[in-house]
Amino acid sequence: MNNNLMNVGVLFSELDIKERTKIIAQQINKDYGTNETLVVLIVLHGALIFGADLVRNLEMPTEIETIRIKSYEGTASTGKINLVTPLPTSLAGKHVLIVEDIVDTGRSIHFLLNELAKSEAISLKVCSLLDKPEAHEFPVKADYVGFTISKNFVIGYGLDLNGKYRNLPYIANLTKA
Ligand SMILES: O=P(O)(O)OC[C@H]1O[C@H](OP(=O)(O)OP(=O)(O)O)[C@H](O)[C@@H]1O
Ligand code: HPA
Repeated sequence: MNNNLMNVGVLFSELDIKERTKIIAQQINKDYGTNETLVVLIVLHGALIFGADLVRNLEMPTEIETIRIKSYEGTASTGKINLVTPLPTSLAGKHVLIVEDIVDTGRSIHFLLNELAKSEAISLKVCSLLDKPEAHEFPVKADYVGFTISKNFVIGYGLDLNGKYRNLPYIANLTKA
């Protein structure tokens, strides 16, 4: 393990993630078909890597948008969403798929769904690589989920601890040393 990390245990390998991403993309391809354009809204920074891999498995015409929100310090949500970049303004009349790395308390996705409800998108769905149903504090449900996991804090494949470890190609549980 690099970067002076405490104890970690690999939860999903690079291959696990690759295979699961293909399966989610196949479902999305089936649901949307190949005719209509899909706007893939990647929530930065966490979903950068998953979003990039997911879109390369999509078969319909896609447009990529990004948004940057931030609410975590260390392993806990501050309870406040910091909207770092403005909401995309050109979603009216389009199918929009929000791509997240993780739904934990659900605060971030709840916030985004509320904000984007005003966007006049034809449809608004959520795809999250990870979901922690036992940690939800908001009434949210992703339409596409890669893996359902426990409440443990995880890192890697875009997921960070104070900005670090996003580059790990796998997802690992973080446990105190
Ligand atoms: O369901 P929640 O409890 O809101 O947690 C999920 C959010 O937390 C992380 O974002 P973070 O604020 O850490 O910013 P980051 O994407 O830059 O890591 C993650 O990328 C999700 O957006
Ligand atoms: O478990 C997590 N890991 C990394 N970032 C996160 N943001 C919410 N939950 C997590």
